[in-house]
Amino acid sequence: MSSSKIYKINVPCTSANIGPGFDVCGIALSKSLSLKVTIPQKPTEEGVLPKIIYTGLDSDNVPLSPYKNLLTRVALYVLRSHGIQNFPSQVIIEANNEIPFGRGLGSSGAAVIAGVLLGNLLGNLNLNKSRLLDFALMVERHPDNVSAALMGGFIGSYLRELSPEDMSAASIPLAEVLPEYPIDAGPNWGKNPPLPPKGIGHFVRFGWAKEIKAIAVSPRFELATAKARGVLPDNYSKKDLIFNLQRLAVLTTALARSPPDPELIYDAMADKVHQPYRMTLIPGLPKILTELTPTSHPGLLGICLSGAGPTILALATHNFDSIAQDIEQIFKNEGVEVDWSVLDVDERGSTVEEIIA
Ligand SMILES: Nc1ncnc2c1ncn2[C@@H]1O[C@H](COP(=O)(O)OP(=O)(O)O)[C@@H](O)[C@H]1O
Ligand SMILES: N[C@@H](CCOP(=O)(O)O)C(=O)O
Repeated sequence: MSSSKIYKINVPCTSANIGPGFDVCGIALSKSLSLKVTIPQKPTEEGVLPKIIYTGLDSDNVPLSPYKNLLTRVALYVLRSHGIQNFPSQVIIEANNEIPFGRGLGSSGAAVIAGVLLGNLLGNLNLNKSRLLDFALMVERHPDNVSAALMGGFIGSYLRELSPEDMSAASIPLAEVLPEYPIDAGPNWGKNPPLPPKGIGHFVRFGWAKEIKAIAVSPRFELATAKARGVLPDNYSKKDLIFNLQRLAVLTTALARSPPDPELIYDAMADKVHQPYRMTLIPGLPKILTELTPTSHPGLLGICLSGAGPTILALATHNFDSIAQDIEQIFKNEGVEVDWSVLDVDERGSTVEEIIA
């Protein structure tokens, strides 16, 4: 093969919600999905689909056909909505994954962002971050994980109220954004999806006190985000809404203050919008949310479900191991094995770099 350009795409994992910020807040953390993408400058053969190679966590469970794999289907959505029918020929995508699937650490959000960045790269589209987010939101549809994965740091985000035309462009079913391509789909298969409306998602980066680290305790079972969203009610009481809004307003500033105030943060991380309804899906969650406090565990600032779960996120300034081990013990008493790690906030967000050989 003639000369190739090689790129590295790196996307961090994310913990969404942070207690009261359901579908609003997310933090990018120091585990990532990375792709090495080799693009031949003059392919020796036309129409050869990308070769996908996976290493790392959960790599045995990933489809390697570019028409079935989430990363490449998202990339193809970005390409096709720009009128580019298919992938360039003979591309090689080597993915290395550190983000466990279905544990509430934003693996699908990271895959979607990686896919959007891949489409942008393969199509030479030069989309800016706001436009990249529009494409990601057409797939993921809640902004907390994807905004934080793209931008890095501690992020708050909302979806704009769309005009009727934008609403109809944004309301196309996911099955049309990411169709089930037949394995032998040729370049002219199906109808190209429309471009998403502009500026669907808006975000702001909050401050983050440098001494705060995130302990992620992940049970060894998967909980699909779709299932954990399915148990949530459609309506909430005024009391519960006010409970969350009051805490969210305080939390976003309290986590930026150095030194952080555990008494203020602990209660500000309580939630009445998603965690109470997800208790039945995660054995041990009620105990974990009540038994570990800044008094019982000095260094602990607050504790919540990470994303849709089942991972528990504990924010702390010290005593990381003993906090993690006590959460592990509560899970063990419920017959659940876990893996845990102490993570830093990833301030860089997603990156795309050319690797010069
Ligand atoms: N790197 C990846 N490559 C391909 N598919 C992925 C990747 N990461 C996640 N997925 C898909 O997303 C699913 C998990 O999504 P989800 O239920 O939203 O959980 P999470 O909380 O990890 O985001 C996986 O089962 C897999 O189908
Ligand atoms: N706000 C969403 C976040 C889902 O995050 P994930 O990491 O579990 O995919 C929700 O709570 O449903």
